[in-house]
Parts: sequence; structure tokens; C-alpha cells
Amino acid sequence: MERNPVGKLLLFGATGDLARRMLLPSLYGLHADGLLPDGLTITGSARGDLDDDGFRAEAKKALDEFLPADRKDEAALSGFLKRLQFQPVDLSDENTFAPLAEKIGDVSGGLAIFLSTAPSLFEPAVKGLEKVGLAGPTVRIGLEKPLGYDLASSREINDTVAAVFPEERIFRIDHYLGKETVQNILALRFGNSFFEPVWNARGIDNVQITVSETVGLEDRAGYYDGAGALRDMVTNHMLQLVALIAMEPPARFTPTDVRDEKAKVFRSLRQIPPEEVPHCTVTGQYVGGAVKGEIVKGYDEELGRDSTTETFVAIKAHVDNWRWQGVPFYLRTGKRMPVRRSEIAIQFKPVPHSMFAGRGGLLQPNTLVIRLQPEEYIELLVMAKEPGLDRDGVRLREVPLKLSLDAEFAGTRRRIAYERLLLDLIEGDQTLFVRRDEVEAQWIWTDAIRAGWAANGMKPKHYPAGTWGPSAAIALTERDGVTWQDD
Ligand SMILES: NC(=O)C1=CN([C@@H]2O[C@H](COP(=O)(O)OP(=O)(O)OC[C@H]3O[C@@H](n4cnc5c(N)ncnc54)[C@H](OP(=O)(O)O)[C@@H]3O)[C@@H](O)[C@H]2O)C=CC1
Ligand SMILES: O=C1O[C@H](COP(=O)(O)O)[C@@H](O)[C@H](O)[C@H]1O
Repeated sequence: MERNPVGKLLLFGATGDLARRMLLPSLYGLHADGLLPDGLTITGSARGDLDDDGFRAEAKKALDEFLPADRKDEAALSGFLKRLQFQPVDLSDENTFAPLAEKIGDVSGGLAIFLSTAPSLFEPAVKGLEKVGLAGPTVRIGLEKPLGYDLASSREINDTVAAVFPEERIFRIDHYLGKETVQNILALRFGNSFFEPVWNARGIDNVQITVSETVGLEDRAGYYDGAGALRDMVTNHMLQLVALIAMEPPARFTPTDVRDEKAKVFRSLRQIPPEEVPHCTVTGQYVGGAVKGEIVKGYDEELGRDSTTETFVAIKAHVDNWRWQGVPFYLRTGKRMPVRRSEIAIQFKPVPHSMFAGRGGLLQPNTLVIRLQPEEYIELLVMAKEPGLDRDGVRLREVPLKLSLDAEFAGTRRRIAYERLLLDLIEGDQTLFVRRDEVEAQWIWTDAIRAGWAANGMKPKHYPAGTWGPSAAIALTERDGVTWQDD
């Protein structure tokens, strides 16, 4: 598709945690690799009373702290800092926008805006931008999550932004879509011919998606306690992974074709009726324990009060369409788990008949493991004959056919997900951004689960930090004769 780079970038929330840890290092990475348009200026803004030099100093501090040592290059750094300027802005004050517009100047060469602020500020932001002429046809806007906390609030945010920006100029971020390995799912499925014939209910028994984290609340109690694991991770990142695994092949790699196919998956998600919710979902909250050998506090202790927010959720989901009829998608995500891992395991159906029965032990069904992080690999578990001269049959064992993306692409720098997304925002490619109908279909599905929790008075079960969640999460799959893929 045709790319259409802008000449200016405006970053709201430029002094915040996300900007310091991810956005500024990503922009620096793009600059250092010569990927930013020549002359692109980056205007940071926040309420803090900084001038251009003050912001450059803050940005330098952030880069010193968060850039890996091998990425620091003094010449590139100094060139990058020259792109930066700063305008103090209080988004809740409508008088803030006129001086901002003056600082930004002419936007006929295109302006990309990134709103890295709380969603409660989206409304005053877009209204203020419109008033001072910073929302016209040459301007596009990127929105950070959370895009609401349920369908109604998400619609409100979407309506607010849509009143000023048309959908083709709105870039909703789901940073998982910026991850190399997540995009690799598309390459694996649609760049190879051998998976597609078995990529359906005839070939696949079940799909498991795990996103486990070792961290706890970090410094985000205010946000996280109001969100919980379902809203924080499932509504967005995990459902995007479901969509990439379950979608039909798009005709072309374009924003419309890819997002149309993902949206169809979201619309096909089987809504779990309230009476089924206790059987199809498990929620948990960590209590004190040990993670990777370190003793950590429980959630309530970290928070400083009692809470019923879930820090773990496991769900048995179904995609009700022809391709996936009867195939469970098991999802689980949690904080304070034993390891940090994002992984998709596709378990294929067993062979229809084993000629080795009684003469070589049990056959394991093939499993395809797509490890997204921290390692990046694709592994197919296949049965192989153990070497030997057994007279009473053959000895079979499951062995991995492993493609390590880390090793195969060792010479290629691993990029921060935001590098991809910021570049696409600057150049106007929406393929890896989430369309409104996707977001709303995601909320419809997760709202039904929350309604089921409320209707059944479900409270999270405690699990010790450093474990794989409440035992009910094991039972969720074992009832179906399926074991979570934990090595
Ligand atoms: N941090 C993370 O890892 C992630 C964050 N997000 C989301 O990204 C957004 C930003 O997060 P994060 O950086 O962590 O938040 P922070 O609280 O660290 O930063 C918020 C930023 O917004 C500015 N700000 C706050 N109020 C106003 C205002 N009234 N007018 C103008 N600027 C304002 C702050 O500066 P000042 O106070 O000086 O005005 C600061 O620069 C949030 O919506 C968050 O949920 C999403 C995914 C991950
Ligand atoms: O969006 C979020 O994602 C992070 C996990 O992201 P990852 O790239 O480290 O896998 C999660 O910790 C956070 O709670 C959530 O808001």
C-alpha cells in the first residue's frame, strides 16, 4: 500500500512512563536507522513547565536509562534530540490549544498525534485540537489503551474521537500487534502451504494461548485494580492472538483485508451465557509466595487494601464458524506466575489409527508451539523412532522440530513493538492498528463474561505467587482431557 509520511509528530504524555520506557527509545531507534522522514519534528507535551532544552534533557535521561548500551550512538543521539521540542499543555484547559497550534505551525505536510495519556483526556484533547485546526485531513491520531472498560465506555470514547477524526485517520494501538513474533503468525500461516489443509476442526484438537507474567502490580495500582486481568490482557492482546490464529486468509496484506478477517473472528466468538460462565472461566488473585526465588507480597498487600480484582483468568472459548466448530480455545493470563511467557500451542488431532498399538508405546498428538516471548521460536513436536534394535516393535518418542527465530535472525536487531507501530502511524499504514468494529466486538464478548461473574457471585480464587494460577484452571482443561502445554 502507498505510504504517506507526515512531517510532524505530536506526542501527548511525553514525560510519562510509557513515553520514557517505550516511545522515546522507539523513536530514537527509528531515527538511528534512518527510518524517520527527514526533517520530522517531534513535539512533546505534558503539563510540566519544560522548555525545548528541558525536554531534550528529560528525553536524554530516559534514553540513557532505557536504551540498551549497544544502541547508544552519540551522533545519532544528538541528531535525534535536535528533532525534539516541547509545549506545556494541560489538556483539561481549553486555552492550552492556541499556543500549542502556534508551536506546531503549518500542518499541510502532515501531522501524526499520539495520545499517551489517560482516556479521560481524549475528549478535551480531540475537541481542543479541532478548535485550533489540528484535526484536519492531514492529521492522524494514535490512541493508547485502555479504550474503555466495557462496551458502553468504549463506544463513548470511539464516538468522541469519531466526532473529530474519521476512522481512516484513527490508529488504535494494541502493542502486541507490533511484536515481530505476533506478525510472524501471519507469515507462518499464510506464507507456507503445509499448515492450511490441517488448520481447522478436522486437523486441530485444541488451541492454548498463555500469556504469563512474573511482575505484580508494578506502579499501576490505580489503573490495574479497576481493570483486572480480563480487561487488561484478554479483551485486547489475547483476543488479537485468537484472531490471528483463527482468521481466514485475507486476500491481500492490506488494512481492510486483514482487519475484515479479524473482525469476522471476533463476531464469531461464542458468547458465554451466564449459567455457563462458572464452567468456562476461572479467576484468581495472587497471595504471597516466591517468584523465581524471590519472596513477594500478595496482591492485597501490594495494593494496601482488600480487593476482588482478578490477577489471573483462564477461559474456554469457542469460535463458532465452519472452520473451528467444536475446537476449544483455552486462554490464560496472569500476574506473578512462575515464568514470563507468551505462547500459543496448537494441538493437532491424534492419528486416526495407530499401527504401533501394543508394539511401540503411546503416540502423542502433534503440537505446534509458537513461543512469542521471551524466546522467539516455532516448534513442532513430532513422533520419531528411537534408535535401537527392539525385536518386539519400535520405540517412539516425541521430539521437537525447532525453528529458533532468535538464532535464524541473529544478525537482525529485535525491535520494540512501538517502533513498528510508531513508524506505521507516521507513514499512515493502519494494518497493525485495531479498527472500531474489532474493539467493540471484543468488548461484547468480555462484557458477557463479566456479567456471568456478577450473576454467579464469582470471586477470584487465591493462588500463591509463583504458581500457574488456581487449581481450577488445570481442571478447566483436564475435564476435556487436555493438559496445558507447560514444559
Ligand atoms: N506505562 C505503560 O506501560 C502503559 C501505559 N498505557 C497507557 O498509556 C497512557 C499513558 O500511560 P503512562 O505513561 O504510564 O502514564 P503516566 O501517568 O506515567 O504519564 C501520563 C502523562 O500524561 C501527562 N498528563 C497527565 N495529565 C495531563 C493533562 N491534564 N494534560 C496534559 N498532559 C497530562 C503526564 O505529564 P504531567 O503530569 O506533567 O502533565 C505524563 O506525561 C495511559 O492511558 C496508560 O493506561 C498502556 C499500556 C502500557
Ligand atoms: O498492555 C499490557 O501489557 C503488559 C504486557 O506486555 P508485554 O509486552 O510485556 O507482554 C502487561 O504487563 C500490562 O499489564 C498490560 O496493561
